[in-house]
Amino acid sequence: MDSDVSERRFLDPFAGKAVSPPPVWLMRQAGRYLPEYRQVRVEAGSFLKLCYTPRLAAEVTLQPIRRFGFDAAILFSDILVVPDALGQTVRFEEGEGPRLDPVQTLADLDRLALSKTGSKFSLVCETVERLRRDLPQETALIGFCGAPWTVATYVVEGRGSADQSAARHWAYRDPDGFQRLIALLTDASIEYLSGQVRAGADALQIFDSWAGSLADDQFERWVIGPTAKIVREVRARHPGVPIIGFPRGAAALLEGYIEGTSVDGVSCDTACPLGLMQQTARNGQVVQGNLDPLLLVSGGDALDRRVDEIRAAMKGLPFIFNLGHGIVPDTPPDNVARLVKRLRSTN
Ligand SMILES: Cc1c2[nH]c(c1CCC(=O)O)Cc1[nH]c(c(CCC(=O)O)c1C)Cc1[nH]c(c(CCC(=O)O)c1C)Cc1[nH]c(c(C)c1CCC(=O)O)C2
Repeated sequence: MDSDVSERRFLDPFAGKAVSPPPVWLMRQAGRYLPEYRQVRVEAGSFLKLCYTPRLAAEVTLQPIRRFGFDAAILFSDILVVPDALGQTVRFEEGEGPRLDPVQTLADLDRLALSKTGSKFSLVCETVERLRRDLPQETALIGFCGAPWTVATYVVEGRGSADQSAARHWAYRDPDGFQRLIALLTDASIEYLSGQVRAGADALQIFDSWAGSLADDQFERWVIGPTAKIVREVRARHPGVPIIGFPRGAAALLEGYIEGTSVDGVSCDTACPLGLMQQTARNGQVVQGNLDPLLLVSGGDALDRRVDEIRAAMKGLPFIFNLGHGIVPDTPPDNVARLVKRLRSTN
Protein backbone atom coordinates (compact mmCIF):
# COMPACT_ATOMS: atom_id res chain seq x y z
CA MET A 1 0.00 0.00 0.00
CA ASP A 2 1.03 3.55 -0.65
CA SER A 3 2.54 5.20 2.39
CA ASP A 4 2.34 8.89 1.56
CA VAL A 5 -1.35 9.58 1.93
CA SER A 6 -0.76 12.89 3.74
CA GLU A 7 -1.08 14.96 0.60
CA ARG A 8 -4.55 13.59 -0.29
CA ARG A 9 -6.76 16.49 0.71
CA PHE A 10 -9.88 14.35 0.27
CA LEU A 11 -8.87 12.65 3.54
CA ASP A 12 -8.40 15.87 5.54
CA PRO A 13 -12.02 16.23 6.74
CA PHE A 14 -11.78 12.75 8.27
CA ALA A 15 -8.75 13.92 10.25
CA GLY A 16 -10.79 16.84 11.60
CA LYS A 17 -9.18 19.39 9.25
CA ALA A 18 -11.40 21.96 7.56
CA VAL A 19 -10.41 22.33 3.91
CA SER A 20 -11.19 25.30 1.71
CA PRO A 21 -12.29 24.89 -1.02
CA PRO A 22 -13.82 21.56 -0.01
CA PRO A 23 -12.60 18.34 -1.64
CA VAL A 24 -14.83 17.30 -4.54
CA TRP A 25 -15.78 14.11 -6.40
CA LEU A 26 -19.10 13.10 -7.97
CA MET A 27 -21.06 9.88 -7.75
CA ARG A 28 -21.03 8.16 -11.18
CA GLN A 29 -18.23 10.44 -12.30
CA ALA A 30 -17.22 7.67 -14.70
CA GLY A 31 -19.99 6.77 -17.13
CA ARG A 32 -22.01 7.33 -20.23
CA TYR A 33 -21.98 11.16 -20.16
CA LEU A 34 -18.30 10.90 -21.22
CA PRO A 35 -17.65 10.01 -24.89
CA GLU A 36 -14.37 8.32 -23.94
CA TYR A 37 -16.31 6.04 -21.54
CA ARG A 38 -18.76 5.06 -24.28
CA GLN A 39 -15.86 4.08 -26.49
CA VAL A 40 -14.30 1.76 -23.89
CA ARG A 41 -17.74 0.38 -23.05
CA VAL A 42 -18.13 -0.72 -26.70
CA GLU A 43 -14.64 -2.22 -26.67
CA ALA A 44 -15.47 -4.23 -23.53
CA GLY A 45 -18.63 -5.73 -25.06
CA SER A 46 -20.70 -6.15 -21.91
CA PHE A 47 -20.94 -3.98 -18.80
CA LEU A 48 -19.83 -6.79 -16.47
CA LYS A 49 -16.91 -7.60 -18.78
CA LEU A 50 -15.85 -3.98 -18.29
CA CYS A 51 -16.05 -4.38 -14.50
CA TYR A 52 -13.96 -7.59 -14.62
CA THR A 53 -11.25 -6.39 -17.01
CA PRO A 54 -8.74 -4.55 -14.77
CA ARG A 55 -7.07 -2.66 -17.63
CA LEU A 56 -10.37 -1.27 -18.91
CA ALA A 57 -11.99 -0.72 -15.50
CA ALA A 58 -8.91 1.23 -14.41
CA GLU A 59 -8.97 3.25 -17.62
CA VAL A 60 -12.59 4.40 -17.18
CA THR A 61 -11.90 5.23 -13.51
CA LEU A 62 -9.05 7.50 -14.61
CA GLN A 63 -10.98 9.29 -17.38
CA PRO A 64 -12.84 11.78 -15.14
CA ILE A 65 -9.67 12.40 -13.10
CA ARG A 66 -7.78 13.41 -16.25
CA ARG A 67 -10.59 15.68 -17.41
CA PHE A 68 -11.64 17.33 -14.16
CA GLY A 69 -8.92 16.67 -11.55
CA PHE A 70 -11.31 15.49 -8.84
CA ASP A 71 -9.82 15.01 -5.37
CA ALA A 72 -10.93 11.38 -5.34
CA ALA A 73 -11.42 8.61 -7.89
CA ILE A 74 -14.04 5.95 -7.29
CA LEU A 75 -13.23 2.42 -8.36
CA PHE A 76 -15.18 1.50 -11.48
CA SER A 77 -17.33 -1.51 -10.65
CA ASP A 78 -20.96 -2.04 -9.65
CA ILE A 79 -22.90 -2.95 -6.53
CA LEU A 80 -24.27 -5.99 -8.40
CA VAL A 81 -20.80 -7.51 -8.73
CA VAL A 82 -21.42 -8.99 -5.25
CA PRO A 83 -24.48 -11.12 -6.20
CA ASP A 84 -22.82 -11.98 -9.52
CA ALA A 85 -19.72 -13.24 -7.69
CA LEU A 86 -21.92 -15.20 -5.26
CA GLY A 87 -23.28 -17.17 -8.23
CA GLN A 88 -26.50 -15.36 -9.18
CA THR A 89 -26.94 -14.75 -12.90
CA VAL A 90 -26.66 -10.98 -13.50
CA ARG A 91 -27.00 -9.25 -16.90
CA PHE A 92 -27.12 -5.64 -17.94
CA GLU A 93 -29.43 -5.17 -20.93
CA GLU A 94 -28.63 -2.18 -23.11
CA GLY A 95 -30.80 0.74 -22.05
CA GLU A 96 -32.86 -1.40 -19.65
CA GLY A 97 -30.74 -1.68 -16.55
CA PRO A 98 -29.84 -4.81 -14.59
CA ARG A 99 -31.61 -8.17 -14.92
CA LEU A 100 -30.98 -10.97 -12.40
CA ASP A 101 -32.49 -14.45 -12.04
CA PRO A 102 -34.54 -13.61 -8.93
CA VAL A 103 -33.73 -15.28 -5.61
CA GLN A 104 -37.07 -15.74 -3.88
CA THR A 105 -36.88 -19.03 -1.98
CA LEU A 106 -34.43 -20.64 0.42
CA ALA A 107 -33.59 -23.16 -2.33
CA ASP A 108 -32.60 -20.26 -4.63
CA LEU A 109 -30.57 -18.79 -1.78
CA ASP A 110 -28.74 -22.08 -1.20
CA ARG A 111 -27.26 -21.82 -4.69
CA LEU A 112 -25.34 -18.68 -3.70
CA ALA A 113 -22.09 -19.12 -1.76
CA LEU A 114 -19.34 -16.99 -0.31
CA SER A 115 -16.85 -19.63 -1.46
CA LYS A 116 -17.55 -18.73 -5.11
CA THR A 117 -16.56 -15.08 -4.84
CA GLY A 118 -12.75 -15.39 -4.91
CA SER A 119 -11.93 -15.16 -8.61
CA LYS A 120 -14.28 -12.26 -9.41
CA PHE A 121 -13.40 -10.26 -6.30
CA SER A 122 -9.72 -10.68 -7.09
CA LEU A 123 -10.22 -9.16 -10.56
CA VAL A 124 -11.76 -6.08 -8.93
CA CYS A 125 -8.85 -5.93 -6.46
CA GLU A 126 -6.44 -6.08 -9.39
CA THR A 127 -8.17 -2.96 -10.76
CA VAL A 128 -7.62 -1.25 -7.39
CA GLU A 129 -3.91 -2.18 -7.44
CA ARG A 130 -3.50 -0.76 -10.93
CA LEU A 131 -5.30 2.41 -9.94
CA ARG A 132 -3.18 3.06 -6.89
CA ARG A 133 -0.18 2.78 -9.17
CA ASP A 134 -1.58 4.96 -11.99
CA LEU A 135 -3.49 7.65 -10.12
CA PRO A 136 -1.81 10.95 -9.31
CA GLN A 137 -0.27 10.82 -5.84
CA GLU A 138 -2.66 13.50 -4.56
CA THR A 139 -5.84 11.71 -5.70
CA ALA A 140 -7.55 9.50 -3.12
CA LEU A 141 -9.09 6.21 -4.22
CA ILE A 142 -12.55 5.26 -2.96
CA GLY A 143 -13.63 1.63 -2.91
CA PHE A 144 -17.29 0.73 -2.48
CA CYS A 145 -20.06 -1.80 -2.18
CA GLY A 146 -23.84 -1.68 -2.08
CA ALA A 147 -25.43 -1.98 1.34
CA PRO A 148 -26.97 -5.43 1.91
CA TRP A 149 -30.53 -4.03 1.91
CA THR A 150 -30.16 -2.25 -1.45
CA VAL A 151 -28.36 -5.19 -3.06
CA ALA A 152 -31.08 -7.51 -1.70
CA THR A 153 -33.79 -5.47 -3.44
CA TYR A 154 -32.17 -6.32 -6.81
CA VAL A 155 -31.37 -9.92 -5.81
CA VAL A 156 -35.01 -10.62 -4.87
CA GLU A 157 -36.83 -8.51 -7.46
CA GLY A 158 -34.47 -9.47 -10.28
CA ARG A 159 -34.37 -5.84 -11.46
CA GLY A 160 -34.79 -2.28 -10.31
CA SER A 161 -38.30 -1.52 -9.06
CA ALA A 162 -40.35 1.47 -8.02
CA ASP A 163 -41.17 0.32 -4.48
CA GLN A 164 -38.83 -2.61 -3.69
CA SER A 165 -41.95 -4.59 -2.83
CA ALA A 166 -40.60 -8.12 -3.44
CA ALA A 167 -37.80 -7.68 -0.87
CA ARG A 168 -40.05 -5.82 1.58
CA HIS A 169 -42.65 -8.60 1.36
CA TRP A 170 -40.08 -11.34 1.97
CA ALA A 171 -38.75 -9.40 4.98
CA TYR A 172 -42.26 -9.30 6.52
CA ARG A 173 -43.37 -12.80 5.51
CA ASP A 174 -40.23 -14.67 6.54
CA PRO A 175 -37.80 -12.46 8.45
CA ASP A 176 -35.55 -15.40 9.38
CA GLY A 177 -35.18 -16.51 5.77
CA PHE A 178 -34.61 -12.94 4.59
CA GLN A 179 -32.04 -12.53 7.37
CA ARG A 180 -30.07 -15.40 5.80
CA LEU A 181 -29.89 -13.49 2.53
CA ILE A 182 -28.87 -10.28 4.32
CA ALA A 183 -26.25 -12.16 6.36
CA LEU A 184 -24.74 -13.64 3.21
CA LEU A 185 -24.59 -10.25 1.50
CA THR A 186 -23.11 -8.72 4.66
CA ASP A 187 -20.34 -11.32 4.85
CA ALA A 188 -19.60 -11.00 1.13
CA SER A 189 -19.46 -7.19 1.43
CA ILE A 190 -16.96 -7.42 4.32
CA GLU A 191 -14.68 -9.63 2.20
CA TYR A 192 -15.13 -7.43 -0.85
CA LEU A 193 -14.34 -4.16 0.97
CA SER A 194 -11.43 -5.66 2.90
CA GLY A 195 -9.94 -6.88 -0.36
CA GLN A 196 -10.24 -3.40 -1.84
CA VAL A 197 -8.46 -1.83 1.14
CA ARG A 198 -5.68 -4.44 1.01
CA ALA A 199 -5.27 -3.59 -2.67
CA GLY A 200 -4.91 0.14 -1.94
CA ALA A 201 -8.28 1.87 -1.45
CA ASP A 202 -7.96 4.94 0.82
CA ALA A 203 -11.63 5.20 1.82
CA LEU A 204 -14.87 3.26 1.32
CA GLN A 205 -18.46 4.14 0.52
CA ILE A 206 -21.50 1.96 1.22
CA PHE A 207 -24.33 2.78 -1.23
CA ASP A 208 -27.79 2.27 0.24
CA SER A 209 -29.83 3.74 -2.59
CA TRP A 210 -33.14 2.25 -1.40
CA ALA A 211 -32.72 2.90 2.34
CA GLY A 212 -35.64 5.32 2.10
CA SER A 213 -38.25 2.67 1.27
CA LEU A 214 -38.37 1.02 4.71
CA ALA A 215 -40.57 1.60 7.76
CA ASP A 216 -38.46 2.78 10.69
CA ASP A 217 -38.42 -0.55 12.54
CA GLN A 218 -37.43 -2.30 9.32
CA PHE A 219 -34.75 0.34 8.71
CA GLU A 220 -33.22 -0.54 12.05
CA ARG A 221 -33.05 -4.22 11.20
CA TRP A 222 -32.16 -4.24 7.49
CA VAL A 223 -30.20 -1.01 7.08
CA ILE A 224 -28.58 -0.12 10.41
CA GLY A 225 -27.79 -3.63 11.69
CA PRO A 226 -26.00 -5.00 8.60
CA THR A 227 -24.22 -1.71 7.87
CA ALA A 228 -22.99 -1.57 11.48
CA LYS A 229 -21.59 -5.07 11.12
CA ILE A 230 -19.74 -4.20 7.91
CA VAL A 231 -18.27 -1.06 9.52
CA ARG A 232 -17.24 -2.98 12.65
CA GLU A 233 -15.56 -5.86 10.81
CA VAL A 234 -13.82 -3.79 8.14
CA ARG A 235 -12.60 -1.35 10.79
CA ALA A 236 -11.26 -4.20 12.94
CA ARG A 237 -9.21 -5.43 9.99
CA HIS A 238 -8.25 -1.98 8.65
CA PRO A 239 -8.32 0.66 11.38
CA GLY A 240 -8.26 4.23 10.13
CA VAL A 241 -9.82 3.72 6.69
CA PRO A 242 -12.76 6.17 6.53
CA ILE A 243 -16.14 4.63 5.71
CA ILE A 244 -18.90 6.79 4.23
CA GLY A 245 -22.54 5.69 4.29
CA PHE A 246 -25.12 6.82 1.71
CA PRO A 247 -28.58 6.11 3.10
CA ARG A 248 -30.49 7.69 0.23
CA GLY A 249 -33.96 8.98 1.03
CA ALA A 250 -33.53 8.56 4.77
CA ALA A 251 -32.74 12.10 5.97
CA ALA A 252 -35.41 11.76 8.67
CA LEU A 253 -33.53 8.78 10.11
CA LEU A 254 -30.04 10.22 9.63
CA GLU A 255 -29.16 10.67 13.27
CA GLY A 256 -30.07 7.10 14.16
CA TYR A 257 -28.17 5.87 11.11
CA ILE A 258 -24.99 7.70 12.16
CA GLU A 259 -25.23 6.54 15.76
CA GLY A 260 -26.23 3.00 14.93
CA THR A 261 -23.66 2.32 12.20
CA SER A 262 -20.74 4.48 13.44
CA VAL A 263 -19.78 5.41 9.88
CA ASP A 264 -17.11 8.13 9.56
CA GLY A 265 -19.08 10.15 7.04
CA VAL A 266 -22.54 10.42 5.50
CA SER A 267 -23.43 11.22 1.94
CA CYS A 268 -26.64 13.25 1.83
CA ASP A 269 -29.16 13.00 -1.01
CA THR A 270 -30.59 15.95 -2.92
CA ALA A 271 -33.70 16.26 -0.75
CA CYS A 272 -31.70 16.49 2.50
CA PRO A 273 -32.03 20.05 3.88
CA LEU A 274 -28.78 22.05 4.04
CA GLY A 275 -29.65 22.90 7.65
CA LEU A 276 -29.56 19.22 8.58
CA MET A 277 -26.24 18.79 6.80
CA GLN A 278 -24.82 21.75 8.75
CA GLN A 279 -26.10 20.43 12.05
CA THR A 280 -24.69 16.97 11.33
CA ALA A 281 -21.28 18.38 10.40
CA ARG A 282 -21.25 20.65 13.48
CA ASN A 283 -21.56 17.47 15.54
CA GLY A 284 -18.24 16.40 14.04
CA GLN A 285 -19.57 14.06 11.35
CA VAL A 286 -18.06 14.32 7.86
CA VAL A 287 -20.86 15.26 5.46
CA GLN A 288 -20.88 14.83 1.71
CA GLY A 289 -23.37 16.13 -0.83
CA ASN A 290 -25.73 17.18 -2.22
CA LEU A 291 -26.13 19.15 -5.46
CA ASP A 292 -29.08 18.07 -7.59
CA PRO A 293 -27.76 15.99 -10.54
CA LEU A 294 -30.40 17.62 -12.75
CA LEU A 295 -28.99 21.07 -12.05
CA LEU A 296 -25.74 19.72 -13.45
CA VAL A 297 -27.65 18.93 -16.66
CA SER A 298 -29.16 22.40 -17.01
CA GLY A 299 -26.05 24.29 -15.83
CA GLY A 300 -25.70 28.04 -16.28
CA ASP A 301 -25.92 30.71 -13.57
CA ALA A 302 -28.35 28.64 -11.53
CA LEU A 303 -25.66 25.96 -11.19
CA ASP A 304 -23.08 28.54 -10.05
CA ARG A 305 -25.49 30.01 -7.52
CA ARG A 306 -26.32 26.66 -5.94
CA VAL A 307 -22.65 25.58 -5.82
CA ASP A 308 -21.89 28.84 -3.98
CA GLU A 309 -24.82 28.33 -1.65
CA ILE A 310 -23.89 24.80 -0.63
CA ARG A 311 -20.27 25.76 -0.23
CA ALA A 312 -21.09 28.80 1.92
CA ALA A 313 -23.44 26.79 4.13
CA MET A 314 -20.74 24.18 4.80
CA LYS A 315 -17.77 26.51 5.13
CA GLY A 316 -15.44 25.65 8.01
CA LEU A 317 -17.16 22.30 8.54
CA PRO A 318 -15.91 18.77 7.70
CA PHE A 319 -17.46 18.68 4.23
CA ILE A 320 -16.89 17.00 0.86
CA PHE A 321 -18.68 18.43 -2.16
CA ASN A 322 -20.68 15.89 -4.18
CA LEU A 323 -24.05 15.38 -5.85
CA GLY A 324 -27.11 14.08 -4.04
CA HIS A 325 -27.17 11.08 -6.41
CA GLY A 326 -25.26 9.91 -9.49
CA ILE A 327 -24.51 11.93 -12.64
CA VAL A 328 -27.16 11.23 -15.29
CA PRO A 329 -26.16 10.25 -18.85
CA ASP A 330 -27.32 13.47 -20.57
CA THR A 331 -25.06 15.68 -18.42
CA PRO A 332 -22.86 17.96 -20.56
CA PRO A 333 -19.22 17.37 -19.51
CA ASP A 334 -18.68 21.15 -19.79
CA ASN A 335 -21.07 21.66 -16.88
CA VAL A 336 -18.96 19.31 -14.74
CA ALA A 337 -15.87 21.35 -15.61
CA ARG A 338 -17.82 24.52 -14.76
CA LEU A 339 -18.79 23.14 -11.34
CA VAL A 340 -15.22 22.19 -10.42
CA LYS A 341 -13.89 25.56 -11.60
CA ARG A 342 -16.54 27.47 -9.67
CA LEU A 343 -15.90 25.50 -6.51
CA ARG A 344 -12.16 26.12 -6.70
CA SER A 345 -12.34 29.73 -7.88
CA THR A 346 -11.94 31.23 -4.39
CA ASN A 347 -10.96 30.14 -0.93
C1 LIG B 1 -28.22 1.05 -7.40
C2 LIG B 1 -26.79 1.05 -7.92
C3 LIG B 1 -26.29 0.26 -9.01
N1 LIG B 1 -24.94 0.56 -9.12
C4 LIG B 1 -24.57 1.50 -8.20
C5 LIG B 1 -25.72 1.80 -7.40
C6 LIG B 1 -25.73 2.70 -6.18
C7 LIG B 1 -25.76 4.14 -6.53
C8 LIG B 1 -27.01 4.60 -7.23
O1 LIG B 1 -28.09 4.56 -6.62
O2 LIG B 1 -26.87 5.03 -8.39
C9 LIG B 1 -23.24 2.06 -7.95
C10 LIG B 1 -22.31 2.25 -9.08
N2 LIG B 1 -22.47 1.92 -10.41
C11 LIG B 1 -21.37 2.28 -11.11
C12 LIG B 1 -20.41 2.82 -10.21
C13 LIG B 1 -18.99 3.16 -10.66
C14 LIG B 1 -18.27 4.24 -10.13
C15 LIG B 1 -18.78 5.65 -10.38
O3 LIG B 1 -19.61 6.13 -9.58
O4 LIG B 1 -18.24 6.33 -11.30
C16 LIG B 1 -21.01 2.84 -8.94
C17 LIG B 1 -20.45 3.36 -7.62
C18 LIG B 1 -21.15 2.13 -12.56
C19 LIG B 1 -22.31 1.90 -13.45
N3 LIG B 1 -23.36 1.02 -13.26
C20 LIG B 1 -24.19 1.04 -14.33
C21 LIG B 1 -23.66 1.95 -15.30
C22 LIG B 1 -24.27 2.24 -16.68
C23 LIG B 1 -24.24 1.01 -17.52
C24 LIG B 1 -23.52 1.11 -18.84
O5 LIG B 1 -22.49 1.78 -18.98
O6 LIG B 1 -24.00 0.45 -19.76
C25 LIG B 1 -22.49 2.49 -14.75
C26 LIG B 1 -21.55 3.47 -15.39
C27 LIG B 1 -25.40 0.20 -14.50
C28 LIG B 1 -26.32 0.06 -13.34
N4 LIG B 1 -25.96 -0.37 -12.09
C29 LIG B 1 -27.05 -0.36 -11.25
C30 LIG B 1 -28.18 0.07 -12.01
C31 LIG B 1 -29.59 0.25 -11.47
C32 LIG B 1 -27.71 0.32 -13.31
C33 LIG B 1 -28.57 0.70 -14.49
C34 LIG B 1 -28.92 2.12 -14.48
C35 LIG B 1 -28.03 2.87 -15.40
O7 LIG B 1 -27.80 2.35 -16.50
O8 LIG B 1 -27.60 3.98 -15.03
C36 LIG B 1 -27.02 -0.74 -9.83
